[in-house]
Amino acid sequence: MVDVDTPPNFSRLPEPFVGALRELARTRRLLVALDFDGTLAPEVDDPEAARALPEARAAVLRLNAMPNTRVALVSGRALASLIQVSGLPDSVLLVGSHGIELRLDSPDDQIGLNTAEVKRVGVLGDVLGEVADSIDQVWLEPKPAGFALHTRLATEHDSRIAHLVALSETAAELDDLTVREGKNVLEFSVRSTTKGEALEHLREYTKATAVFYAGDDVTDEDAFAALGADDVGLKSGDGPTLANFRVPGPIDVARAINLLADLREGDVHEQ
Ligand SMILES: O=P(O)(O)OC[C@H]1O[C@H](O[C@H]2O[C@H](CO)[C@@H](O)[C@H](O)[C@H]2O)[C@H](O)[C@@H](O)[C@@H]1O
Repeated sequence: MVDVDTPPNFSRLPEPFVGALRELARTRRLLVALDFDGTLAPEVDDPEAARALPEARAAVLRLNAMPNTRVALVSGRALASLIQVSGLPDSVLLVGSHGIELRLDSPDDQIGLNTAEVKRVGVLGDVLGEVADSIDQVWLEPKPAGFALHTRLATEHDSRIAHLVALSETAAELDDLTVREGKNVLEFSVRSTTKGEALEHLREYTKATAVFYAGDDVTDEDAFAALGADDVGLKSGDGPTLANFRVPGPIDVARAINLLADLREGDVHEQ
């Protein structure tokens, strides 16, 4: 049995956080919901090259194998991209495109845009394509209901210009777009959902009695806002947050979810 009082290599996690995890691990049905980029996976220049840290992946697999425990990834990525970079078993629940696409326990991942939406995605692609083509190191990532305009490798000046031009040109052509700002990325979608709504859906779907959520970006704040008194939110990295705990980055998130797995394993063994 795992010694839950002195787990190895977790000395850097603050005691109040460890206490909250200890309490959470005892819940009857646990949902562990995790953002991908910047949380499980360190940021890299090429989004398709991003991978969860091996320690994070191991913890996800451990938690996913436990009784009364579900793991979900909740990402801004298109579902197809999330499936590819995460490489996790089908039993891990997946939310893509900030809640627009879902892969639950049955093949349920077709978002089925209507004709008007398909047309809007086409117009959006034309407008943003021109912006990306006209500014150095700015590129467009297609998603089923929109696009991400990436500026990670552009200069600060070019990045600012890209954001301003993209916002004004898209607003001139299309009403009611959903626009989200992330890390070196501006996302445009013809459908509007948030990670908070996705988390509520997952909570209901899994009948979770408590939730752990970890995320690093502005869009994860909607998920933190959806947490209740029995849940635990963990912010990865800098920036304002509604999460009740914070760690510096993905390696510490991996430590945290390994500890959660240790604690829950101990609890399961004690039952
Ligand atoms: O919700 P997430 O899982 O955090 O996804 C958010 C966006 O992640 C990807 O872009 C970000 O990560 C890339 C790889 O580290 C990085 O190159 C880029 O600068 C970041 O913005 C992804 O490409 C986007 O589609 C996601 O929305």
